[in-house]
Amino acid sequence: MVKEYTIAQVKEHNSKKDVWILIGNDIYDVTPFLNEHPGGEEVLLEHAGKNATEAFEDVGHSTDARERMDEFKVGTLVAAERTADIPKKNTTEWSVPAPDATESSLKSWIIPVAIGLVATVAYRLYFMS
Ligand code: HEM
Repeated sequence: MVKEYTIAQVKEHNSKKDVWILIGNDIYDVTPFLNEHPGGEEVLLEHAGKNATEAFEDVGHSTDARERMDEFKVGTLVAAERTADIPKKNTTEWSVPAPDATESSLKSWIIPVAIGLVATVAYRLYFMS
């Protein structure tokens, strides 16, 4: 079972020897990671006992970094304090509007047929009269 803590409990772990941070609804004890963090210990200390979700996402941490986080996870927030609205990974989603199938297929044959008709009429008018 994952342990559950309140935001107030996370706040208590805010000294240099005991650093908990909140990312999303998950709580991490990054004390053993301070020296190792490629982004430096400062940024982690700045967020000791606090919610670091936005800062963490702003950096655009790699999937490798996200996998490493599991090592440090000590628990999650109690259900009552969880946020549903967790910023997603820093990735941009692209979408192309789906073309309207009926419209485009209609256009694709009407134009050539119209050109053909005009050409036929013109040909008849000029050369067959
Ligand atoms: C358990 C939590 C964390 C883990 C496991 C972690 C891991 C890492 C790793 C592996 C990198 C190297 C680059 C990459 O792979 O993306 C990195 C870079 C960095 N991290 Fe973290 N990090 C954590 C929390 C945080 C937090 C809370 C902040 C900010 C408040 C932060 C700020 C940074 C910065 C500024 C860099 C440097 C980015 C660069 O030089 O391009 N990290 N982190």
